[in-house]
Order: sequence, then C-alpha cells, then structure tokens
Amino acid sequence: MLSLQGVSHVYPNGTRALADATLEIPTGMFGLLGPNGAGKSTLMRCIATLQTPTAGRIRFGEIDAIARPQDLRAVLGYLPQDFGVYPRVSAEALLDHLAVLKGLGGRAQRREAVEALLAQVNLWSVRKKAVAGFSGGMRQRFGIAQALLGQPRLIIVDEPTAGLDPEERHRFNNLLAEIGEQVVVILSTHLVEDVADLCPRMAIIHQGRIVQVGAPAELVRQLAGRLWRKTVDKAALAELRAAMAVISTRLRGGQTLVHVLADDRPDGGFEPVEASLEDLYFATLAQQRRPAVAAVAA
Ligand SMILES: Nc1ncnc2c1ncn2[C@@H]1O[C@H](COP(=O)(O)OP(=O)(O)OP(=O)(O)O)[C@@H](O)[C@H]1O
Repeated sequence: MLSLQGVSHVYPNGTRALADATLEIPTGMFGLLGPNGAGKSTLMRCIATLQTPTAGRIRFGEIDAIARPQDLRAVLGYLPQDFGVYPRVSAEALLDHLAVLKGLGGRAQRREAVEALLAQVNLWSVRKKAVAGFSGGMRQRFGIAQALLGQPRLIIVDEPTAGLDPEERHRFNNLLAEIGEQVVVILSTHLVEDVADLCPRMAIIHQGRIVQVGAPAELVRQLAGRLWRKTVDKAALAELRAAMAVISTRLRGGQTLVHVLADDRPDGGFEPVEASLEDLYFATLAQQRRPAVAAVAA
C-alpha cells in the first residue's frame, strides 16, 4: 500500500503544483487522471523520490519515502514522461547496462533477467537492433522493460501512451494490465479511456488537488439519473451554456451533441443518457471550474 498524506509542492517560482494531496493506493493498477498542468508529473516525481515535496508524508508499506529515499528506490520501477535518451546501442546491451546501474549483480543472472524482460515486452526478436531506431510503441515497451528491472513492487508510468497509435496503445496497455496483478502500478494519464479499461481504482487531480477518488464504476454512479443529452445547432450552444450545466459537447455530422447535468430532466427535448467515465471526468472538471453551476456529487 502506498500512502500519501497532505503532500504539497510549491516550485521555487511560486507555482503551487500540489496542494494537500492525500491518497491510499493499494496493489493493482491505479489511474491518476487530470488535464495538462494538473500536477500529475509533479506527484509522480515526488513518489519516485526525484523531488522532495514541500510538505507532507509519503510511505510505501514500512518505507518512509522522504526520510529514506534510497529504500524506496530499491523497490521502484519508473517510466518517466520524457524517457528519451536512445543511444545507438542494441536493446539488449542498453537494458543490460541499465541493469548494472540498478545494481543487479552477477553477469549470468543479469543476462537471464534481461532476456526474460525483452521477451515479456515482446522485443525479443529485435533485441540486437538499436533502440534509437525503434518506433514510439517499441520505445515505450523498452521503457517498461527497464522499469521492471529488479522486480519492483511499486511501478510508476507517467503518460506512457501519449503519441502511440491505437494498436501500440492497446499492446502497451495489455502489458501494464498483466504487470498490475501483483504490484502497485500508478498510471498517470489524461486519457480517460485508458483508466476506464485498466484501473480498478483511480483519482482525478485538478490544479494540484485530488478532487475524486474511488472505483471508476462507483464514481460514475454519482451521475446516475442526472445526465441528459440533446443535439443542438451551434448557434444555440452559447445560450444553453449560460442556462445549464453543459459538461461536454461533441460535433456530430454538423450538429452538436450536448451532455448536460441536472437533477431533473430539463425542458426542451432532452433525453436521459447513461453516464460514462468520460462524463464523470468532464463533470468533475466543470464543477471545479464553475462550482456554482454543476454539482457532481448528488
Ligand atoms: N520545474 C518547474 N518549475 C516551475 N513550475 C513547474 C515546474 N514543473 C511543473 N511546473 C508547473 O506545475 C504545474 C503542474 O505541472 P505538472 O507537470 O506536474 O502537471 P501535469 O499534470 O503532469 O501536466 P502535463 O499533463 O501537461 O504533463 C504546472 O502549472 C506547471 O507549469
């Protein structure tokens, strides 16, 4: 169990990137969802002991990550958002080198671990090729292989599928799902679909605050019976926005499909719609931005 208590971080320029974040993260995949600039990477870096938060406590089981960062690093696997140095050496040689840096002893033992990991992430057949020449998806799978060196118990992946094509994204997500069965995996992303597909538990972060925590299905239930949809002309949209809690708009064949949050069915041809995690995400952000208009929790 990873436990964060009152974690805040203020950068030297005065930006408050995290404000009093408190979270309990059990074994399994945990999705941390938030828009650009919400504070996801800052939180990931604090957990990964790459920066010390201005305030708060971070514990992983018995390990106090702030007092004893070395102990945490020994059980940590981290795939940062910008894992991007790809020298012209083979995947096999690079992974072996990273294993040495991670302190994995014994040549034979290391070789065995490297081979097993390359097979696990489906890069065995290209192990002799330079990582610099890999596609985006292959690089990310290599990134996961390096994060898994030394059998970590806590794995952090920061926006890993950004820029991957759908097939590679699917492949990468399947890999994560397999890993997530025995260890704590924190997946930071702004892709709602990835969290919906993969994570039994999740949190939404907005402007450095944790604003929702729970199981996706449980969180979505907050919107049950309160979500309505209607197709409108673009011209009618501004008026609608002023009058009610519009949480999302989507263009459909020249018209706009609008989702609105309201306790009772609004007048004017609205029909009920079953809420998705995307609706919950948009409704949560709308409430944060305009608290007077939309109340997510019933
Ligand atoms: N080194 C830094 N110095 C000053 N401000 C920073 C620094 N790093 C991040 N910030 C600011 O802190 C806030 C949170 O940034 P962070 O990168 O943690 O968000 P994020 O949710 O990961 O965003 P993204 O999805 O765009 O990566 C932003 O306002 C960002 O501009």
